[in-house]
Amino acid sequence: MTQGAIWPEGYGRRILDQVDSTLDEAARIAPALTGPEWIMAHRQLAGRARRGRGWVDPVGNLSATLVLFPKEPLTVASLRSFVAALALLDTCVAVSGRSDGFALKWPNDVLLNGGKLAGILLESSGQGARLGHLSIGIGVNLLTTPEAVEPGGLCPVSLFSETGAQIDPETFLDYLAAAYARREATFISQGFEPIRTAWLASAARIGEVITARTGTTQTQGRFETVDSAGNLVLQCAQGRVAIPAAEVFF
Ligand SMILES: O=C(O)CCCC[C@@H]1SC[C@@H]2NC(=O)N[C@@H]21
Repeated sequence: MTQGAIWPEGYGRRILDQVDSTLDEAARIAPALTGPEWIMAHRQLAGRARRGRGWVDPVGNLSATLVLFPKEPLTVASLRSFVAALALLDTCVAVSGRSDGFALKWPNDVLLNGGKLAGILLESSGQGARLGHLSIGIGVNLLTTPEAVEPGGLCPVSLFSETGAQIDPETFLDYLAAAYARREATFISQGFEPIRTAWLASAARIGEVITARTGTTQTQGRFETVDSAGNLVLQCAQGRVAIPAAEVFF
């Protein structure tokens, strides 16, 4: 760690001992909030991951949710999953003091030495394009590597196991909140393009053949890019395919 983190102005901070899920807590308190709020819990009893899976987060790992009230429609606001992934990457580099080994996996996992270090889950309220709140749920294996491995998925790793860096969740959150606020300011002032460019610079397996699975459909192709809408773009036998949502397998 090279320098301390200053909590960003305008963002609230709540630290809970225990909760069902910080995403559930976010949904409960959002109607009473007047601005962005970070919620962190030392223990989640019912943490969840993408595609209906559970998220196991032993004490010492980070479980946090950022609640935002974006003005944009959901399709644009959701691009903040890339903003959050970049902020996570910035934070991991800052607290571990090393930049090698980290990579971003579409849509928004952070990898370290080829294993899964962190995941992001977006949830929102509102009707149609009108967004109420947007929750960005973030789980990072700081200390402990959970045993659960998704079928065909990457092995989980922890920051401690891979780098020896020991950082408590509250301190990590301070760095993450500062990093997020910096990336959010870029997103607000310049749009998605600089975020997309920065994300691609750290993308895992770009140019390689990967598989995207959506329900029963499976698409294999060369990972060409992420487009301006955040879609995964694969060059397949049948041509260029833009995929809005899927689980990616290497
Ligand atoms: O990799 C994934 O599928 C996303 C995992 C997201 C886990 C975090 S932990 C904090 C927040 N609360 C939850 O219940 N889930 C997210």
